[in-house]
Amino acid sequence: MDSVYHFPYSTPVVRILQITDPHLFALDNGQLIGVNTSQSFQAVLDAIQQTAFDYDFVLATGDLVQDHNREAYHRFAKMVKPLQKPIFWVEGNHDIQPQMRNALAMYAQMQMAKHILAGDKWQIILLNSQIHGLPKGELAQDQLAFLTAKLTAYPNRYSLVVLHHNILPTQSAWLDQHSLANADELATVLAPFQNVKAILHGHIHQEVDAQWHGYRVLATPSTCIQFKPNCDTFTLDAVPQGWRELNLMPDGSIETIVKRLDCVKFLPNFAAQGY
Ligand SMILES: Nc1ncnc2c1ncn2[C@@H]1O[C@@H]2COP(=O)(O)O[C@H]2[C@H]1O
Ligand SMILES: [Fe+2]
Repeated sequence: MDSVYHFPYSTPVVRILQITDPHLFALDNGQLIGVNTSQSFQAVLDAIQQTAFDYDFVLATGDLVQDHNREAYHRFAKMVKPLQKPIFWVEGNHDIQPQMRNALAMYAQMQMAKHILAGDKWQIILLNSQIHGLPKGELAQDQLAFLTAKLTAYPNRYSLVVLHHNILPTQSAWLDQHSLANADELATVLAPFQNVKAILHGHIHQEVDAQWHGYRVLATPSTCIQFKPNCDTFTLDAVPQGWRELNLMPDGSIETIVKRLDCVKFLPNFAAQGY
């Protein structure tokens, strides 16, 4: 299992930037339903750099690429370089190993650790919810064991759990079939612990801030196409691409906001039935 990343300073507030589901292609002109995902991702990165938010590190919550091509991971790593902060990542259903790990490992900025000790008060646990070849997710026994081990080892730290797949339904039947299949098992694993504050994910290409078994569940817009909530058949949304800022506070609370591009420059082909 990958090693722990221990931030070498004591910070009262842990500041995190989340980017998710960029769905990049190896080729410059790669498009997902009419959106050039490289261009929309670049617009998001440019907008992030124009904000005043000074984050400590970045969480990239999966589906970094769309075309299963290792060159697309190189594209990702090169594009995020100007952020100049450590980038942690989890696998999405579209990601592919070992190409992902091997490509990202070539960049010092890209972190392989799946456990972050941040400041004195928080830990962040990153889980792989991918089932090879399927859109839906599952936390395998080794991932649940890893989660249990970290929660047990650091009972005095507040915990943020990070994965790609959604726990709660989006009320869109087409998308909800691709949720985390063993959310009940996750709830059972978390139940004995008092220190879990939130679960952060991507995958559903929409913003969520909800409660599940007493945990805050946060989801974040994609940097490319957006899915419209509460639609039983595949439906795209016209809202702009976005990202999330999080402040993990010393009292265990989380202050967070989703930000979006201030333009609707990257509109998908609304006639598409899926991908
Ligand atoms: N029309 C559709 N019906 C059901 N699933 C779809 C459809 N189009 C795409 N998908 C899958 O749904 C997934 C949702 O987000 P992903 O980007 O992970 O990848 C998507 C596809 O694997
Ligand atoms: Fe996904």
